[in-house]
Amino acid sequence: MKVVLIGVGQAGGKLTQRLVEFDANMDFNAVQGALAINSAKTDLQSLDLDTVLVGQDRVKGHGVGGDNELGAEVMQDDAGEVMNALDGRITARADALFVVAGLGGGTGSGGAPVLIHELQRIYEIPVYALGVLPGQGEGAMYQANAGRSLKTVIREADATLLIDNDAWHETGQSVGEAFENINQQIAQRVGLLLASGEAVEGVGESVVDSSEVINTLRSGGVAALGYASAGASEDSGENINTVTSNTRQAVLSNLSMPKATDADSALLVVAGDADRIPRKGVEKARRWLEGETGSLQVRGGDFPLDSERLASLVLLGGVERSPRMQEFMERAKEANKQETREEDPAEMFHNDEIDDLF
Ligand SMILES: Nc1nc2c(ncn2[C@@H]2O[C@H](COP(=O)(O)OP(=O)(O)OP(=O)(O)O)[C@@H](O)[C@H]2O)c(=O)[nH]1
Repeated sequence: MKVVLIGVGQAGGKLTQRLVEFDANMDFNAVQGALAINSAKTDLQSLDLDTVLVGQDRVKGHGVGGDNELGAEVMQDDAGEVMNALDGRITARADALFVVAGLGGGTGSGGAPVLIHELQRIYEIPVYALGVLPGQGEGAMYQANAGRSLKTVIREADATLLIDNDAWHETGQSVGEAFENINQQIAQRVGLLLASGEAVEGVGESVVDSSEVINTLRSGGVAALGYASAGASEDSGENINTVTSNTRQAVLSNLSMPKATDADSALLVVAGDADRIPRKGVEKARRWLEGETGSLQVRGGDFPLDSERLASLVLLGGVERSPRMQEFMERAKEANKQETREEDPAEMFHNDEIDDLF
């Protein structure tokens, strides 16, 4: 799938950079263009991407400090400039656009939904969001921001691929190390998904086509991505269990939204040396996926790659009813209440449960 990536905010910019690097290192050529947008000048300077600074007249290049309403406003005010910067980058060869952002901050959280809305008005190709949810340990402001942003992003985007910052958190890591690790994992998984159907050596009937990705995301709402790989034998007949166990692991313990397995649609991509991919294993894994997700729309295909390992990449569409999503929305609602209280201390003086003195 040929895509153009637009990173908004700090996390959005860093992730976009990682995705561009992964695509280039693997020689996939799925990423046709990239742009990073931010209201903080220093965040943009550390990126090796073309950039647009928004909100300069309001925040003087210093960022919006976690205020996602301001993030939305500065994106709206400078939408013309952003669209001009994108003009010519989004060519007829692009199959889809991805707006990448951390949903818990200010610029990405507020700016991404506005940008998606603007892109939808102009471009006919699907506009997807790649959004990062704050981990449980992040403060109430992040949860509340992400809740509001997510609600709007889901409404505006054709589908929203979500990454939970707690998904691949290893104990003992600093926040910076953890982010770097998560970004690397996202780049590999999403990079492989985007490249599915691209850069393929030898096209066969079983090879996955990029339209399968678009069809899997057609159910809209929230999508999640899982991945697992293992060493494989040269004899495909010996790799049946490798494919089924990779697929199980990708969904059960390596999903970008842990436990979000109740899905409307699914796509299983088996990547590796075409001669090592066992047809029987792929069929078995697909059947397992149907049972696990409860979806009758389970697509599948191979991604031939020069590798001694086999990997299962699983894209699940329409997972918003999953307990994990409900858990997050509860957390965001709670944080929203807390935020309202924190924002306006005068509110407690309007409490009917406390009587006035006279
Ligand atoms: N996975 C990942 N998450 C990140 C990274 N940097 C920040 N985040 C998350 O993104 C959210 C904060 O968003 P940022 O992108 O830093 O903020 P911003 O959009 O630049 O907004 P302002 O700084 O308020 O202008 C938090 O929930 C962080 O946990 C990163 O490199 N990787």
